[in-house]
Amino acid sequence: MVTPPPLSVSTPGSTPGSAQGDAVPIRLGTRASALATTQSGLVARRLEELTGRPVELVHIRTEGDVSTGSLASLGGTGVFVTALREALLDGRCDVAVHSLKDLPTTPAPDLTFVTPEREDPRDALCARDGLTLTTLPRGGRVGTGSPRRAAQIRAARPDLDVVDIRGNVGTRLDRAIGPDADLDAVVLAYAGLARLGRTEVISEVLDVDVVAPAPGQGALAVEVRTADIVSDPLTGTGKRGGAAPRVPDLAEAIHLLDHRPTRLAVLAERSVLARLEAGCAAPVGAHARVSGTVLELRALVAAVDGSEQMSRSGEALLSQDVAPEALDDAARRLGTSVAENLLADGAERLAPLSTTVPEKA
Ligand SMILES: NCc1[nH]cc(CCC(=O)O)c1CC(=O)O
Repeated sequence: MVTPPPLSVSTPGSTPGSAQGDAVPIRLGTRASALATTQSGLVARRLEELTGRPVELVHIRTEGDVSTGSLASLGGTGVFVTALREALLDGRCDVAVHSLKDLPTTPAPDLTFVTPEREDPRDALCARDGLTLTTLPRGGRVGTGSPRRAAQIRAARPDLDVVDIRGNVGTRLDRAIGPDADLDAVVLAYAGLARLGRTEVISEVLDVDVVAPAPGQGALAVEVRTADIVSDPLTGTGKRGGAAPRVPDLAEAIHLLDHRPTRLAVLAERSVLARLEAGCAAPVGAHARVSGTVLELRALVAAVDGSEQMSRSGEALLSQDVAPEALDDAARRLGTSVAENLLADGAERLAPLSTTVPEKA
C-alpha cells in the first residue's frame, strides 16, 4: 500500500534517543462521544507504542453530534466525518479516527486511511429481561435509527413495532434497559458495545444471515494526510512542497496499523455500497470475510417495511503471488459484481438507494 519513508529523519526538537517528552506529539482528532473517544484512545495507545511519541487528543465537533434530527433525515453521508477531515486538511490534527461505516465511499482528495483489525461486525439485540428476536412479545417495541436494521428486524418479525430512535450508545440503551425504558429492545453494533465494555447488555448477537451488518461495521478507519505517509523516493521527504512530514515516523506506524484481511473485507463491502450509489442510511447490508485464500461476500437490499429482501453472494480467490494492490482490486471487483447482480435482480425497486438529502452547511 504505502511505502514507509526512511526511518532516520531528524526533526527539530527530536534527536534520536531523546526522552518521549521532547518528541513531536502526534495530534489525533476525535469526536467527543464516549464511543469516539474510546476508539480514538485505542488507536492513540497503538500509535504511542509504535512511534514512541506522545499522542494528544484534539476534540472536534461534527454535524452528526450537533444535530438532533433523525439519522435518516440527515442524509447519512458524512455527517460524522466532514469536520474531522477539515481538521486534518487544515493541519489542526495529524490523524483522525472514524468508524468505517460512517465514512462515505467517495474517496477524500489528499487523505488516505488504513483499517486496523476489525471487531465482530454483527449487530446486537439489547432487550429487557434477556429477550431475543424470537422471544420478544408480539407487538414488542424495538428501537433503531437505521433503515437497514429496521427492514431486517421487520422481515424477521413482522409483528414487531420498530421505532426510530437517535442519540449516542448510552442514550439508546437507556430506552430499552434504563429505569425509564419505553422500549422492549434496541439494536446496536456489537463492536461499539465491546469497545465501551458494555457487552453485558446484549441479549442476542444477531446472525449475519438474519441481520446483515452495515458495510464496514466493526472496523475503524485511521486517516492521515496522504502527503505525510507517501515519501518522495529521491529526497525521502514528504511530497507536499518538498517539506518533511511534521511527524517523521508516522508513515511506518500507519502502515503497521493496516490489517490486510480487514482491508479486503471492507473494500468488498464498501464497493457494494459504491456500485449501488447507496449511502450509509440506505437499507443495504454487506458482510465479507477472508476464509483461507478466499474472500467471501454476501450483500442484501431490503424494503424498509420488511416486505421483501434480495441477497446475492460471491467469492474471490486471493492469489498469494500478486501485489497487494491486485488483491485490493479483486476485493473491489467482487463488491461491484455482487452489487451488479442485485441491480440485475431489480434491487432498486425495493428501496431508494441513493440519499439525495443534502448535508446541512
Ligand atoms: N452510526 C453510529 C455508529 N458508528 C459506528 C458504530 C458502532 C461501531 C462500529 O460499527 O464500528 C455506531 C453505533 C451503532 O451503530 O451502534
